[in-house]
Amino acid sequence: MFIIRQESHAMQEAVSCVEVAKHSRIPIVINDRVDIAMACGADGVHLGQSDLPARQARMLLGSDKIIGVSCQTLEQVQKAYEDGADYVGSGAVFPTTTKKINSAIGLEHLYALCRGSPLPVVAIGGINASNVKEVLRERPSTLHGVAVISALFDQPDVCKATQELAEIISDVFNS
Ligand SMILES: Cc1ncc(COP(=O)(O)OP(=O)(O)O)c(N)n1
Ligand SMILES: Cc1nc(C(=O)O)sc1CCOP(=O)(O)O
Repeated sequence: MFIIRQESHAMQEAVSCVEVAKHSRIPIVINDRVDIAMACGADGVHLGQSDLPARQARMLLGSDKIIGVSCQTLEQVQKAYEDGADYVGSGAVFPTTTKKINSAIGLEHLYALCRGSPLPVVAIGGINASNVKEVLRERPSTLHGVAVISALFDQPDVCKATQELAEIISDVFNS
């Protein structure tokens, strides 16, 4: 799944991504903006704690669209579940320079969230090819995957970095 985070030219970017993705089976989710997700026919939306609540997003988007919510506590996870979210994004697991964060939650906190979560959890923040095995070392059944930015887009060859990371992850899930 791709999450489109572009703030400027958001609509233009989103329409192009949705168009390209029609020819693949990769869902396109828009960060924060339910209006843009609806207007461009994206597969869903990812919402932070200060964005539109998932309950309202669900009413607007209907039952078929994907809704993810960023959560750092079990209370937030429970609310996201009750509001009709499909998954939660939890982080930042490790320090990251991609986004300003207060502090990293660390692996033990991530696993505790996963253990208490009725929803699939996607770990985010500071995850890359050298630490992804460590993130997936314990695999509570709700830990469904990782989300990355710099691990791919700060690399000289994005395709190669994507293939390498995907290989490491599928090795872990198939082991
Ligand atoms: C999988 C996943 N998790 C967390 C985020 C961050 O979204 P958000 O909390 O909305 O933070 P900002 O978008 O305001 O930086 C995400 N996009 N995806
Ligand atoms: C977009 C985002 N959200 C986070 C959160 O904690 O909710 S951390 C983060 C940045 C992820 O980038 P990288 O893979 O380069 O660390």
